[in-house]
Amino acid sequence: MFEKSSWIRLPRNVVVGHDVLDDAVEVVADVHLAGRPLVVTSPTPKEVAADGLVAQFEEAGHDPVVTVVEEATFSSVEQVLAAAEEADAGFLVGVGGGKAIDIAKMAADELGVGFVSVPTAASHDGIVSGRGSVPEGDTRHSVSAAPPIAVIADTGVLADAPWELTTAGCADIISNYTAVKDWRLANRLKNVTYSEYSAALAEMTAELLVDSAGSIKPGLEESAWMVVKALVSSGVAMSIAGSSRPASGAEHLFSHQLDRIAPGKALHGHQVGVGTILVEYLHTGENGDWTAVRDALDTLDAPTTADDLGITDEEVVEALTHAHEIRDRYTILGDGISEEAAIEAATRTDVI
Ligand SMILES: NC(=O)C1=CN([C@@H]2O[C@H](COP(=O)(O)OP(=O)(O)OC[C@H]3O[C@@H](n4cnc5c(N)ncnc54)[C@H](O)[C@@H]3O)[C@@H](O)[C@H]2O)C=CC1
Ligand SMILES: O=C(CO)COP(=O)(O)O
Ligand SMILES: [Zn+2]
Repeated sequence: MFEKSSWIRLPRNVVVGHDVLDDAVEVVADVHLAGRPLVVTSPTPKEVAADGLVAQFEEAGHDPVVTVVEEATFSSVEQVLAAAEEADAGFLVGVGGGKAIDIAKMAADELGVGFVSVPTAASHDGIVSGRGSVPEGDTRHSVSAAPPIAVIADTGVLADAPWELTTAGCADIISNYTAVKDWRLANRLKNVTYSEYSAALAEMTAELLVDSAGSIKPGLEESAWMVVKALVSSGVAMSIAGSSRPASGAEHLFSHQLDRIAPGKALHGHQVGVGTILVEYLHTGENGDWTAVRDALDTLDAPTTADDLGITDEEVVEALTHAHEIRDRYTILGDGISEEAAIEAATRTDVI
């Protein structure tokens, strides 16, 4: 008897383009969000976009409130929950990079209220995903949360953001190659639930981005457009899967471990990009596709070495040998690779 069932939760309005931030009140009305907006943001995105958004809501008589978060932690989520309760917020608006958006997304899910995602950087594919990513002690949780009901991605704001944030987003997309390889492996070896549609979408997204790599340049709204479209597509792949599997494999475990070993040194996307070179090598060997991954990252101006990331060779080796400990997610790393194997992979690929 056929007993399968699944829910695919997706955003309703994805509004991307020039000056679309000015349409925020209209977008919110269109998805029938009501009550006081609580704007969740971090210091720079507050100045770049949230202050203007608040003024817009005020003008429209929405009586908005703002809370500023610094880190993607469960205590930040608690801070937002308290602010929402105090303000009796009707819906949440996350304005910023991946951390502010993740916190707002998880808090809105907990409160059972609507959530609007306003990325100020094309730096990560959590913009529309139904996941939150939170470190806690030795581990890192991939938390299920409702995806945003609406996304407002202003290409002017994204193109004006520091260029390295955009190259980080590109690398986060390129990591789909190894994430999907790990997912297929886990399905074959561990019977992990797998969706060919989601995997195909994640891979195609990476492929399209790499094909346009030569035309992705700093300061161009067309480039911000291409990258944010890819980030949306990758987030949709996660929503179809009901997990971050299509966009997060061993290369992400490597990055999450680096966040513990060398905190604050490099952006999430840049770390996963270097992780993708290493993990592609582990999957396909010396003559495998890791050179294509490295060349794509290089074309996009994203880091390809430990030096580029500002970390030491030892930190790379430590992160790679301990990556499998981050969470119970089967990947090419299995139950861990030896220090010799990690040094070999990192040396052969010129990461160290
Ligand atoms: N939930 C999900 O599915 C996913 C979550 N993530 C999470 O997202 C985070 C990484 O996102 P990032 O955006 O790289 O980190 P982030 O949120 O820390 O932002 C990086 C920096 O860019 C600044 N920034 C943002 N917009 C700016 C602008 N317009 N101008 C100047 N500065 C600006 C921020 O203030 C911050 O200092 C990680 O915690 C990662 O785990 C990443 C991918 C997917
Ligand atoms: O960063 C992600 C996808 O790009 C997802 O993060 P997790 O590895 O925490 O699921
Ligand atoms: Zn990522």
